[in-house]
Amino acid sequence: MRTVPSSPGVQVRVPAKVNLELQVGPLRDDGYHSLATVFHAVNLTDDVRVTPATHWGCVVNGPYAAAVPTGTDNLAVRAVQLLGERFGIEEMLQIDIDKHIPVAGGMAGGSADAAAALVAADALWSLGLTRADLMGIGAEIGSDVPFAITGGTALGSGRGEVLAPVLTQADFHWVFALQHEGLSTPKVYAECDRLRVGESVPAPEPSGALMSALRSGDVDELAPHLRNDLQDAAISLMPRLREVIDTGMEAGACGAVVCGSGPTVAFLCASHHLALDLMVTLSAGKVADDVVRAVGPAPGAHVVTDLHSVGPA
Ligand SMILES: C[C@@](CO)(OP(=O)(O)O)[C@H](O)COP(=O)(O)OP(=O)(O)OC[C@H]1O[C@@H](n2ccc(N)nc2=O)[C@H](O)[C@@H]1O
Ligand SMILES: Nc1ncnc2c1ncn2[C@@H]1O[C@H](COP(=O)(O)OP(=O)(O)O)[C@@H](O)[C@H]1O
Repeated sequence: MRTVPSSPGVQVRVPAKVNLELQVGPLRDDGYHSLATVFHAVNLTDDVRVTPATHWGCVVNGPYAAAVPTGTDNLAVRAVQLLGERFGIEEMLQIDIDKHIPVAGGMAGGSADAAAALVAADALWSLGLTRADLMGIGAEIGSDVPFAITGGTALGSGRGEVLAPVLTQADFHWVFALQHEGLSTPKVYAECDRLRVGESVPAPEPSGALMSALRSGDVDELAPHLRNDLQDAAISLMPRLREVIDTGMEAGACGAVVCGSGPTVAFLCASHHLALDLMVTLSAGKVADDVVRAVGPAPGAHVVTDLHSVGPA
């Protein structure tokens, strides 16, 4: 059940993501890795509401609330404070987050909340910014924030913040095997570097075969092209992920890939019914702390109610 309070304000819904492909290139001078990635948004969502207030506040509800900071280290708070500073707005906001995206799970939940907060504050403050403007500000908060604004399926380059849409024909059915314990994104990148030390790392190039599978919408064509260069690093830091992947594949998933920096594992399924069967098998196998189902592609951050504009004529 969604628990965001019904106070005046703007509420935005925002999706989680899985990287269908994550090619990690060399470490750049600025501490980031150059990427070629295919982001895919799924309908596992957080809701973020911003409301005018007399002081800054952040309240997080939902199953993952306990793991989320509520001060200025919350990415949604940082994002709207940055937006306010940029446009000289002094109004303070209450930010209510209904958190359903796993925390530190590789599904970009924090980035999603930052994206949602930017879209909501833009509407509340009637700034009229374009999506490109918001994505530019979002990229200052984190590399994954721009994609949470666009949603759908998109090719990411640079450090992940430069996006181009990718055509997809079908809805894809996913099952996600979640772990209570998270993995830190910088630690997983560092482990990837450690595992590749001494190797020459080529510039990342998106895979034509993956693009063509997405265009065709054929699940069986897509499955063998799921790829994540951070997967070995995530497994190295959390070895039980290997068993999670093996269990899901033996239970009939078409394909499996660790989400971003992990530890969530995404399983691609041939149908809604096979996704339900896989959920049952994974839950019974006790290899994951929780199992959820979702469909992609899903839309990016969008306003779901705008009570700000409702009032006496
Ligand atoms: C791995 C990915 C794949 O989409 O997602 P998550 O698993 O975190 O969701 C992303 O690259 C995470 O993006 P995001 O979580 O926004 O990371 P940022 O805040 O920009 O960066 C956090 C840290 O991750 C490392 N980093 C991030 C992006 C990148 N291209 N190269 C990096 O090396 C750097 O150490 C950086 O200081
Ligand atoms: N709104 C938020 N939701 C989740 N995590 C947040 C948020 N704001 C800040 N964080 C911090 O960001 C870290 C990474 O969170 P998250 O984006 O969920 O993970 P990932 O990068 O693996 O996708 C968390 O451990 C948490 O401390």
